[in-house]
Amino acid sequence: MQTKGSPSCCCSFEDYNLTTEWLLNHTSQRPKVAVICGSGLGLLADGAANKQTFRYQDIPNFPVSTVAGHEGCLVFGTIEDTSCVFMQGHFHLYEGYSLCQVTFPVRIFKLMGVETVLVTNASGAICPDYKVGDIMIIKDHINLPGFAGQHPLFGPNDERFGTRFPCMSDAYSKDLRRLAGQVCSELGCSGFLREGVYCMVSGPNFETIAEARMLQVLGCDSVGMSTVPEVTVAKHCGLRVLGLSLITNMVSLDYSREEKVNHDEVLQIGKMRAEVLQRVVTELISRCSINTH
Ligand SMILES: O=P(O)(O)O[C@H]1O[C@H](CO)[C@@H](O)[C@H]1O
Ligand SMILES: Nc1nc2[nH]cnc2c(=O)[nH]1
Repeated sequence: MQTKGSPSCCCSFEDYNLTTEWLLNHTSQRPKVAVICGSGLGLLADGAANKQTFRYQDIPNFPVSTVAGHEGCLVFGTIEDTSCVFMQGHFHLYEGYSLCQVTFPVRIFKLMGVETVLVTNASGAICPDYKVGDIMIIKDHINLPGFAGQHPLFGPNDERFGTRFPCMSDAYSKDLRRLAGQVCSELGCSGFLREGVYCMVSGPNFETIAEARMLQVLGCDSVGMSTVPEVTVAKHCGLRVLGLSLITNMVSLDYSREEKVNHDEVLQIGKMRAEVLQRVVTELISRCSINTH
């Protein structure tokens, strides 16, 4: 595999196969659902039984996590009868990884037989009606780095994964969004449930006020530094996707606002909502293969 920073795909089909074979040889789990845990949300794996954990550094070709709140472990387990895999920590462009490396695990999941990916993240609210602690079902996204040529599908297209020009107008499964709404309301989360548009920026700095205002004009409800590459690659290879974003802070849209966002605050809100999010994710997994397709 090539090193960090490559503008187009730096992983060959053989790289993906080698990692997939290694995992299939080291676990008897055959996951159908993958959960990608965002900043401070690694506890989502706690709802699984029969857990088997691998550190990213021990998995061939796997990138390693370099950001606080990302444990860097791949956890296999079961929820009711569903075999799943949890990524405790995902990868970001701002860490210096290429988007091919950022999305590497998604194609591994595809090759392992996963059908559904549940992506979670922490994001800042652009929509002024939102509140810290809200859970936003991602309805759609804006791929800002993609507009600037930072796209995970840049380079020769590998037809074994998907088509050259994938459709993205239905990236987030309508059925899964409906199910997530139902589950959240059954679990008493309706009061802090939202549905909106997530925008990815490259980071690592948080937004200036002028940038935040621009994102608001563009129709973004929240902003973060992840998720869109994984969702794009998942959709490209035919996986069903659900995205849940935890609103960890209000993005400043006003020069008179004194509060300053920082990563510790982001992680703290993650902890505050971890338990409820874990119940939502566990319930969703136990129902998603039965109720939707
Ligand atoms: O998207 P995740 O990784 O959940 O985390 C978000 O929070 C971090 C900044 O606090 C950034 O990594 C941003 O993307
Ligand atoms: N870009 C960005 N990412 C975040 N992740 C969590 N909060 C924020 C935010 O306000 N901006």
